[in-house]
Amino acid sequence: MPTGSDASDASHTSDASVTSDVETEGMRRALTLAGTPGVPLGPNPRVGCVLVDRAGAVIAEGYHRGAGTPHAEVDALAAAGDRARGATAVVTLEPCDHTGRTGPCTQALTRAGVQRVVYAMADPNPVASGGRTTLQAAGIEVSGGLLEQQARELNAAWLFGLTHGRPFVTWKLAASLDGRSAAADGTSRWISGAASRRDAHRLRGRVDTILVGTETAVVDDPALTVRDDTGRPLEHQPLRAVMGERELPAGLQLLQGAKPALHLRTRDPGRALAELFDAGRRHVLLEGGPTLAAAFLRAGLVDEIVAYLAPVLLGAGRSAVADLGIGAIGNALRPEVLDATVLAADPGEQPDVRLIMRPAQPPTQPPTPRPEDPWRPSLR
Ligand SMILES: NC(=O)C1=CN([C@@H]2O[C@H](COP(=O)(O)OP(=O)(O)OC[C@H]3O[C@@H](n4cnc5c(N)ncnc54)[C@H](OP(=O)(O)O)[C@@H]3O)[C@@H](O)[C@H]2O)C=CC1
Ligand SMILES: Nc1c(N[C@@H]2O[C@H](COP(=O)(O)O)[C@@H](O)[C@H]2O)[nH]c(=O)[nH]c1=O
Repeated sequence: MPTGSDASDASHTSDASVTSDVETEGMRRALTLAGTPGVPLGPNPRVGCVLVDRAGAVIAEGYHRGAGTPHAEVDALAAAGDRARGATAVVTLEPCDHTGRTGPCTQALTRAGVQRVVYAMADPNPVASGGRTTLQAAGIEVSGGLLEQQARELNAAWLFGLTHGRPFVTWKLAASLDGRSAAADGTSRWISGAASRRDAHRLRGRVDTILVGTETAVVDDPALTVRDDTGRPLEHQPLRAVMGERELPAGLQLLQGAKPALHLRTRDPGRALAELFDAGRRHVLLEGGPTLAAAFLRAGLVDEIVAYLAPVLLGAGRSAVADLGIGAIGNALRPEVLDATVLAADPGEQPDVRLIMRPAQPPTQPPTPRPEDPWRPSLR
């Protein structure tokens, strides 16, 4: 049966038009599996897989749990055992065709007797691509492009890394109404309200690295952990990183615990990102301070800005961003606003405004639609 209208984002690939409602449902489930919370982010894409039998019943499910663990297809095949024979594998990424830490998924699918493979997005990674051709050569029916856009959004940071060879950078800041990030004495906790800070923790939960400058590390002594709404740290934590050349005092919170922060002893944003990329990092949350943020902006290495603007006046203190070398209003940076939300305030507090922005694109490029999920990095 042809797909229903809400699979329309697959319509641009001709072979997706023959997928069934069962497969579309299976793909939705595979996308959910791929996005299972707690899967450590890093150098690998998020992938989910659902095996369905000829009658349309789900046989088994699987998903990838990060570098070094079985791929989603292999995970699902292991759960299915012999029942995989004759099945359709619905998978969010074109099955890989290379021997990495695990064998090629194309071989695993062929060996298991899978008859049909439906995938969402082609694998753009030159090392792993070619799965479609290999599967077809083995006599397996293959269809690609089903719910492709959702799969791309799920792996936006990974895709960005493949194209740009560096992690995606989100700069997050909390600023007062008069554009300040700290009071005159350097104190800054808190400018934004409790609702904004909970929101910021959800943002932290979507990245694989949180980065601050050495001055913030010393002045604030931050924890830089992802905490739930009750303040409890989550099980899986992003890497914490501090950037700057000075020695850090040993007593800092960031240097305690089983996984102390990585100290990037450089002032060069490009070099810091290269080191993080080599370490498998794909999405960096730059949490300031104003000096480090300015360095990244000047280097053109900020891809997204999340600003919490609070109805607070300081009148003095650190500007939200240090000098950008802009001398005249005509040269101002004017990021494009993707989302503006008034965050409902907790009792006794005033609401903040959250702006999600990205640096302006050259006028020749068409605007990218606003992402359904505001925390997914938008592809450029
Ligand atoms: N409201 C908010 O959202 C936030 C507020 N804050 C507040 O900001 C203040 C600290 O901010 P700020 O003083 O700007 O410090 P930063 O945290 O930006 O750290 C600045 C230091 O980083 C190092 N560094 C690394 N790369 C560069 C570079 N390319 N250029 C210059 N320096 C670099 C330098 O130290 P080194 O000598 O080690 O190389 C520099 O002194 C605090 O008061 C803090 O409370 C901080 C974060 C967020
Ligand atoms: N002042 C300020 C923020 N500051 C950022 O949060 C860090 C503290 O993190 P943690 O110790 O984990 O709670 C601090 O070092 C700085 O990077 N964040 C906000 O959402 N709102 C605020 O008003």
